[in-house]
Amino acid sequence: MFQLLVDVGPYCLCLYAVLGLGAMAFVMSQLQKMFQQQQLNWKYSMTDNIPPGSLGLPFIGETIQFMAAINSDKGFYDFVRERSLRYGNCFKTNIFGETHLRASLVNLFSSNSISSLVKQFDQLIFDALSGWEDGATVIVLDEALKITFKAMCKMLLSLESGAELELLQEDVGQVCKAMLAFPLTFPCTRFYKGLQARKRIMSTLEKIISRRRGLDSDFEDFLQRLLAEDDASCSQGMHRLTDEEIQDNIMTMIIAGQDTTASAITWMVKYLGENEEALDAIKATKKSFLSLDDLNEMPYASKVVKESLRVASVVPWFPRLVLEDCEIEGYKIKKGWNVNIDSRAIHLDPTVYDEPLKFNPSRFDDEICCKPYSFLAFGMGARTCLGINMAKAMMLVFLHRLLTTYKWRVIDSDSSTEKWALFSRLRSGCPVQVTRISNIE
Ligand code: HEM
Repeated sequence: MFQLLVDVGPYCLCLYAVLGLGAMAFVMSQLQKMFQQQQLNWKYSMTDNIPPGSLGLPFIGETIQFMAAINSDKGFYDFVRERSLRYGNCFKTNIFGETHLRASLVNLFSSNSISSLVKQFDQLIFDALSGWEDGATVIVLDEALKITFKAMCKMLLSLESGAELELLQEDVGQVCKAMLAFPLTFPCTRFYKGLQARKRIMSTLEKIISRRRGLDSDFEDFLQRLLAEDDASCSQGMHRLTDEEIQDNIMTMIIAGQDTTASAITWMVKYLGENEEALDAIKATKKSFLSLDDLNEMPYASKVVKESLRVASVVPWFPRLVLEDCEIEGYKIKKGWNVNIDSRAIHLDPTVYDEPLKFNPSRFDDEICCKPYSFLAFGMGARTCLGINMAKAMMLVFLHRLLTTYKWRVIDSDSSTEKWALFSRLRSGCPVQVTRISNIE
C-alpha cells in the first residue's frame, strides 16, 4: 500500500479521493433507499394477514440465501422450493434486483410470418445437424444455443454469419449472466460486464438501424417491418419509437427467444432419450422440407413439446409488480411489492397433474385434461409470451429433423441445473452420442 502511495503522485491521490468519495456517496444513497424500503416492509409485516415468510436481515433481506441458491448445484429455484415447503404456496421474501421483459411487437407475430419462419428454421436446423459426425458426442445445449441464436438474428435482423453475429452472441451471453447478478457497477463484476456487453450490443444495433433508415431496403425481417410501421405511425402523427427503443426491443427479443428455446430443446432431447415408450410413439417420416402445415399434422410430437415444457418449466417463475393493495388467497398484498408466480410448483403439483414427475405426453390426449391456468410454460394473461408459436415451431422442427436423421443415447443422466442461469438450463448441456440413421438401415 505504501509503495502505491509513493508511486501514484499527488494528482492521482486526489483522483482516488474523489472516486472514493463518489463511491461512498453512491453506497450511502443506496443504503438509505434500502433502509426506507425495509422500514416499509417491516411496517406491513406487523399488520395481519400478510403472507408468511421472512424478510431476512436488515437492508439485504434474504439476498444472501438467494445468491447461495443461485451458486449451488440445485440452482436458484431451490430458494423457492425451500420456502414453499416451510410456508406454503404463498410466501413473502425480500430480495433486491428485478427482472423485466417488455412487449411492443405483438402484430409482428402473425401466422404468415411463422409460416415463412418455419422454412428458415428448417434450413438452419438441417444444416446444423448435417454437420454432426456419425458416432460423435454432441452437447445438445451448445448446438441448440447456436441454432436458436442464428434463427433469432436471421428473423430479426437478417444477420446470418460474420464477426458481428459472433460478437453479438458472446455479448448476449454476458447480458443473460448479469441478469441474476448483484447490481454492483464496479469493473470485473458480472453485473458491470453485462452492462458493458449491453452497450456493445446497442451500438451494433444502432449501426444496423442507421444503415437501414431512409433506405428503400428489400429486407424482409422484423427490424424492417418495425421501421416501416414506425414511419407509418409518424406520418399519421402518432408516437414514433426512438432508435434506442427499437434497439432495446430487438435485444429483448433475442434474449427472450434464444436461451429459452435452446433450453427447452435440450430438456426435450433428454426426456425423450430417457423415455423409450414416448420415443416409440412418435411417427416421423423423412421430408425434404417442412412447412407450417406439416407441423400442424404432428399431434403426438406437439404433445412431446408441451410435456417437455411442463416438466422442465424453463421460466420457473415470473414477476409482477403490485399496482394496488389487493388480496391473494386471503393474504393482504401491498402496492409496490413484487409478486412472483411459481409456474414450476403448479406444473409439478400432484393435485393438478397425475404423477407430475413422469414424462407422459399422452396426458394431453384429452384437450380438457387440466384445470384452467395449469399450463404456464409461456405465462398467461396480458404478458403471455409473444414468441409462443415461434418457439413451438422451432422445437417441432428440431425434433423432426433429429428423429429422422439420428438415433441418440443420452450419456450423462445428471439433471442438475446450471448456476447463474436466468432460465432453467441443464448443467451437463445434455451430451448425447448420435448415430446416423442411414448408417443403421
Ligand atoms: C420455449 C421457449 C420459450 C419459453 C418457455 C418462453 C416463456 C415465456 C414466458 C413464461 C413469458 C412471460 C413472462 C412474464 O409473464 O413475465 C415470456 C414472455 C415473452 N417472450 Fe417468451 N418464451 C419462449 C420463447 C420465446 C421466443 C422464441 C420469443 C421471441 C421471438 C419470445 C419472446 C417473448 C417476449 C417478447 C415476451 C414478453 C411479453 C410481454 O412482456 O408482453 N419468447 N416468454
